[in-house]
Amino acid sequence: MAITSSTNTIGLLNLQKTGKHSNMDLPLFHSSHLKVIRFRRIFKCASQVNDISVEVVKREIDFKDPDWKKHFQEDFDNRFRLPHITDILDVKPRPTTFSLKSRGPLGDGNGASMDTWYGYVNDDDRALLKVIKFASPNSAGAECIDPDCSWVEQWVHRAGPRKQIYYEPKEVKAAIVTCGGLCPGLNDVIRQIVFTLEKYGVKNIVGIQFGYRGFCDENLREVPLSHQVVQNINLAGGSLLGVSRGGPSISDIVDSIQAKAIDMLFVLGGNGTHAGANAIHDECRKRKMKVSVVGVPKTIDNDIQLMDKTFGFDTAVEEAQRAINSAYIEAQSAYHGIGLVKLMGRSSGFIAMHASLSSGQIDICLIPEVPFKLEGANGLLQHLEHLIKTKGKAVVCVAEGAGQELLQKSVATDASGNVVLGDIGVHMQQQIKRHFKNIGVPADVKYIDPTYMVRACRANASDAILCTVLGQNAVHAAFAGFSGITTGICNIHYVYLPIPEVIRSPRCVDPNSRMWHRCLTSTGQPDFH
Ligand SMILES: Nc1ncnc2c1ncn2[C@@H]1O[C@H](COP(=O)(O)OP(=O)(O)OP(=O)(O)O)[C@@H](O)[C@H]1O
Ligand SMILES: O=P(O)(O)OC[C@H]1O[C@](O)(CO)[C@@H](O)[C@@H]1O
Ligand SMILES: [Mg+2]
Repeated sequence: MAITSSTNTIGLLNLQKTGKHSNMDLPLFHSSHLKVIRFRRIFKCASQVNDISVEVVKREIDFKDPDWKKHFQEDFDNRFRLPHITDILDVKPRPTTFSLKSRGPLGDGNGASMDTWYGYVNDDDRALLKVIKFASPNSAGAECIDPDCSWVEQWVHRAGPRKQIYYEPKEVKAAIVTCGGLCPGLNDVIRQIVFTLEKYGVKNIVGIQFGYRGFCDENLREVPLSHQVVQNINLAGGSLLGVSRGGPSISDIVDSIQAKAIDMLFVLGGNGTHAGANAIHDECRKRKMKVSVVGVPKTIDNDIQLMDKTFGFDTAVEEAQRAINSAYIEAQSAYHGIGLVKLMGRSSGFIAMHASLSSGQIDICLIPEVPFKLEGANGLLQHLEHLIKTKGKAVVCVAEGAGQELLQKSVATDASGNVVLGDIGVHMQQQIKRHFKNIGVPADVKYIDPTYMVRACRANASDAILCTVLGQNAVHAAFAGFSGITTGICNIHYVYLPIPEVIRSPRCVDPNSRMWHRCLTSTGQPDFH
């Protein structure tokens, strides 16, 4: 399945020169006149992504124009404008029923009035998206718009409760669906969505079972949700509602939304799920349905654009420590021990990089964004030989999407269209064993694959807080009348973003970033090419 949507955009200059995705965001300085190019691109952050593609209108910037910054900002504001149900329907707002000062809905004479509670977010409140002023395009990780790397303010919409809402809570039917793979914190988000909906006064809340599949499978009934049902679900990992990949067509899903009379749909999932959510939003608009579709990004891979992090990532990194520590102990205790750990990360190496950094026990960290070779001079096997000779042991951490070019290319896809990756962990284990055998040096290789253990667990404290805020903000967004948007954290502020902006491509580790450099400093590994 592919989703296509149109937005106005001006690309950023990303001077990343390393890695195989260097053709992603090419420099845009152009002294030619303002010109609009319409193009379609299939994003390839790393080697294996499914077929999410977004059609963007890319405007080249004439930096000789004294007003180029103004034009850039106008375009930026258009891109990040939040779609609203009043774009297509004539709906009048009403005072909110959400207040922390009153026991009941505002205006029922039971508590404070809106005038005395300053807990609302103004629609014109903004958070700053980019906070570093890079002095030069050659600064580590620099993202520049123009050749001088000028700083241009880029503002996005602040998340939170609004004074005016666009739904009558007593009449609302809200639904929650969780799609894709598991992620620590799914239950925390479900729980907070239910709590917050009830705080507004919503009584009719249901869960859709097993992802998008639950919309159209007669055997999968809606699950009634309430404070009582969700009270303790955060104590366990997984999803109360179940997850799945693949599923019905967008039009069938929207038929089902119509038949079930759902007014608000909360969609928890990764980039694929968000592509689906955006397509559902588009279809609802086409049919002039008053439905708010709001996403909450879920992925341990942390591969959603623009956000500081996604929920589940911290927990996955923490959980990965246990596997790394075991690999270290095994390597340390064996004669010429080599511990090898494979972690998730289909397109992005964030889990591997952060787990390596935090453990401090890793000698080699391999991520999809940085190609490596095994054989020959400067190859990884040669470096392992060196580590065994000098330290007597080595610990390697590899992301599942790393080194895919070393494996036989797979044409198989999962139910959602994601390419089924080759097993780089098993391949490396075999190659390392073969190599040491060939050179006549004993090596005791211990391979650990904790893949599902790092994501089937309960959220840690920091993720639990993130889930709480995101779940609450998702409900505030729906009541505020937004649709086709998602919630996130940017520079430690909570924001709403239009879905196409966050799924244009998977977010990747920048091999020119300070974080990757820190990781290299910590492991001490050389380049393997
Ligand atoms: N381009 C798309 N358009 C519409 N729906 C999509 C698209 N890609 C995926 N989906 C649907 O979204 C759901 C989840 O997609 P996917 O399996 O890719 O997981 P994900 O949301 O990316 O999460 P994860 O991080 O676990 O991979 C599936 O039901 C799939 O059919
Ligand atoms: O085995 P499953 O359930 O398809 O999930 C595996 C995928 O889930 C992720 O963690 C998130 O997309 C990927 O890193 C990984 O490829
Ligand atoms: Mg995905």
